[in-house]
Amino acid sequence: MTTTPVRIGLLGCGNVGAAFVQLVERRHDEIANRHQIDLQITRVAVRNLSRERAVDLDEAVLTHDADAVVHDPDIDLVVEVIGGIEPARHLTLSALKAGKPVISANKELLANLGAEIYEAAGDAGVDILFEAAVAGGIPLIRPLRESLAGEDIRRVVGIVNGTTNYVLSRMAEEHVSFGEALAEAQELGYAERDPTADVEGFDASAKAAIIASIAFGVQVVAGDVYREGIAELTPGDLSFAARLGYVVKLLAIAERFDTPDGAEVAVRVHPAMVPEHHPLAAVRESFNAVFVEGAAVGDLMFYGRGAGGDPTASAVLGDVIDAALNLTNGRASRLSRLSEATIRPIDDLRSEYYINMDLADRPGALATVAGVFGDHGVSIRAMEQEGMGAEARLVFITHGAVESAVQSTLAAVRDLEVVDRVGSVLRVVGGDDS
Ligand SMILES: NC(=O)C1=CN([C@@H]2O[C@H](COP(=O)(O)OP(=O)(O)OC[C@H]3O[C@@H](n4cnc5c(N)ncnc54)[C@H](OP(=O)(O)O)[C@@H]3O)[C@@H](O)[C@H]2O)C=CC1
Ligand SMILES: N[C@@H](CC=O)C(=O)O
Repeated sequence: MTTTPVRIGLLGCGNVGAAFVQLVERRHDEIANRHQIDLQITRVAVRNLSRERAVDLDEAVLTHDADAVVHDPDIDLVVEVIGGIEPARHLTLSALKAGKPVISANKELLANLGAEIYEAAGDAGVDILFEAAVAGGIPLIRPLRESLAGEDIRRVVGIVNGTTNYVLSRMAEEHVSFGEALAEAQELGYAERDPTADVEGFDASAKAAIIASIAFGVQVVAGDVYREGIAELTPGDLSFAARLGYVVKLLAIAERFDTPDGAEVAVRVHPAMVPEHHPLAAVRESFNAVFVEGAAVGDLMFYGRGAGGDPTASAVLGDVIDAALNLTNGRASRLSRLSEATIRPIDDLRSEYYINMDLADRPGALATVAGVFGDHGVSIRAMEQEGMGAEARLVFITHGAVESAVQSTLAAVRDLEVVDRVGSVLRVVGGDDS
């Protein structure tokens, strides 16, 4: 059997990089047999040469000079699993300009500077592939780019961050504290180097921007995404949601609307109450799931492990094989042209809302609050009172309402003397009216 050697320069050997090295070792012969390529991890760049690693690497392979790896004439293809903007940006651009395909798991880079990176790849006529950047091991980018290239995609809704899904599952199911659950997620290799990116929704926003760009063929950057994280959620919110028949999930939602002036795109990431019978409610721990709604294809669901070394390495390896085959055949897959997007702001979007508040123990308090909702055109679908007297806590679930109307309602309610405190406000997704 004749195989073509493909020499890989690996940038980063942490959770994903080390799992990738192990996976290539395990799958090498089978890949050679099936695809006639001989994958060789020739050089590996890391920050700290003396750090203990999950894989044994020859001293001659390991270096702290990532630029030298990219510019090494003996490297055919570059895998970037360092993360962050710099030095990942200049390393990626240098590799592409040198005519080397780049496989990236770096959603932060692609969601902020994707246009520059895609243009550099197009100019050089080489691949930039990034299946691992969104939803870990789940094949999502390639189906959106290729299988659904002709589809009119209307909406994508999903759980795209494994860390926060893990934390929310552990808090809701095992009553583990937020801090403990996050520490576990870090230990398991799910979290970003700075886990604030997960907890505050930045990681999910980056992924949502990439999804929206590919699904709708428009340029959406991380800053276009409305974002709320899970740090403000309390164990009480989760247990109260459960009592009402909901599960709290951090969702990424990308929607496309046709208007007389052209298409508008809305992309948001926020915690949401999902009815417990909805398939997203059953997505637990580090698993992710993404629903794609297309005009012709109808509904599709993608489900699998969204974080962790092995699943992510699997996505990286798939891209490596694709790029290696393209390289040996003198081809590259091109990203479709991305047009400018008109972003619809969160203020104009409709949702159902869950709102909890503490009322003063006064006659007519409830009627006063309900009157304010009515005055702002926000109608109440369900209302429950928990506790009595000074302990009374009121929970409202609204019918679908526009965000700006709900925010004005809340501002007016907060000013009422009969309201001691407005607590959590969560959007309800997957109900009859959303
Ligand atoms: N973990 C996951 O589940 C997933 C991660 N990703 C993405 O994959 C990428 C990597 O994630 P992960 O493996 O978890 O991160 P880690 O922090 O575990 O690994 C990062 C690696 O990059 C190396 N590195 C950092 N800076 C430099 C530098 N300047 N030059 C050379 N090497 C450098 C580090 O070196 P050293 O080891 O010496 O510190 C480390 O080996 C990120 O973009 C992340 O968002 C995507 C999907 C899932
Ligand atoms: N930190 C990320 C890793 C995968 O992208 C997550 O938790 O989803």
